[in-house]
Amino acid sequence: MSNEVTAERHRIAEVRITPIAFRDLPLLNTVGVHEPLALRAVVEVVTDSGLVGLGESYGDAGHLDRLRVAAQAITGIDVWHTHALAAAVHGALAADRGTGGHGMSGMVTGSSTVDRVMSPFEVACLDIRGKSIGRPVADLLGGALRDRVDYSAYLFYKWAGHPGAADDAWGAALDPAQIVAQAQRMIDAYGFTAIKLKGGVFRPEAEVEAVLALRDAFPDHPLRIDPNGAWTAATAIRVGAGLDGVIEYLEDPTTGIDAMAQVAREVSMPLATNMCVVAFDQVKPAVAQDAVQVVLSDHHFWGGLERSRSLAAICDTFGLGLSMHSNSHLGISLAAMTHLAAATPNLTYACDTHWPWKDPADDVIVPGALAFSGGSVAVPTAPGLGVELDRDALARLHEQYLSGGIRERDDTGYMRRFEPGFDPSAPRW
Ligand SMILES: O=C([O-])[C@@H](O)[C@@H](O)[C@H](O)[C@@H](O)C(=O)[O-]
Ligand SMILES: [Mg+2]
Repeated sequence: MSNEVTAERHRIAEVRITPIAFRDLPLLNTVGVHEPLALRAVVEVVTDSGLVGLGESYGDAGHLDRLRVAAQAITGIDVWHTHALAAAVHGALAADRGTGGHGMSGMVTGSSTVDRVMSPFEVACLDIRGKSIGRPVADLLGGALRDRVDYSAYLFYKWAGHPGAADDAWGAALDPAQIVAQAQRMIDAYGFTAIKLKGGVFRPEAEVEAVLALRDAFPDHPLRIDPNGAWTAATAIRVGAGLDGVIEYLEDPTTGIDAMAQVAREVSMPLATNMCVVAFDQVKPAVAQDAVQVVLSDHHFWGGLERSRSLAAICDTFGLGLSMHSNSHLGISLAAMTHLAAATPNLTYACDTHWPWKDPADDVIVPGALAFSGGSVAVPTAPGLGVELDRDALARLHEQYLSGGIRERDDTGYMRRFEPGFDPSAPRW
């Protein structure tokens, strides 16, 4: 009997990229307000063996162009060959000097263009690899260490509804009492056991008041606030003193590694970031200055799931904590985030997710594969990512993209329609 095993190769034969738009609510942040539609791109990688893998990414026009350029370059590559995939994407974008189209809406981002473009293709290849051997993606990342992944209640100040439209079901959240009510509603519906407040919208004192109100209402929930770099170092130090012993970490209170380091020296709680450490070359200077103590990973801009595991190992090496960042997203991303978090030993914080803010009817996956209970999502055990594309939904959300007319996320431009003098320049306070 021969020991020879012949593994079938699965080479990329075709890539489909579909821009979509899904309904979003008027969530406020330091650069403006969310528009009525959020953009994403759904990536389908098809192999010569007939397998299809899924990825999800930003939907801004500049990013879509880059995804299309990279898609041309990756045909013929074996889905098991991540290095070849990376080299092809790198080569395809070698002449690209553009900086826009990252889907972060004016928030500081020095993330790598190649890593952002690479990510959905790598996730799709992992989906195919899992399907080809009948194993979930978490198994390809070292194996799930937990059956369920915890997410946090991601609170936003928000208007009652989009201007000119009826109030939405969540209503206004513009003061501490309304923020507490929003938290209660979200926790009742999803069971979250940690809470994050998106700040940088009102005067810092008002936001501290909201966090203290949350502490009173939810004494056992770990709390965080994230003003996306809206404060000076001096303001951040003052806020840090006011929240001493109240929050588990303070996320991006100020902008840049130097200012974060200055704050870190003066406050008691860890500082977290998804703004000043968003690429591998930013880890060394941040560690050298002890500027951040927690990095929020995000496979969408760290180059995919395997690169995110490298980030996790680096964080472990340097004694940095690890959490997970989110932007507005749909189910393919939630599945990828859940597999990654399940297979990352040192991801000990509840991950961020914008999930509760989207309309449940707006998704591209067949319902049922992912569900929240007790604030967590069960890690899918079906082969690959464990989610299936709903082609009718994809067509509907693509049509919504075509008719919606939005081609770039622009929270500031949308805000200026209602407040023409709005100035998002950081630091705002
Ligand atoms: O959705 C938003 O408005 C958030 O502010 C998002 O753009 C941030 O990237 C993110 O959630 C964060 O943690 O900084
Ligand atoms: Mg953040």
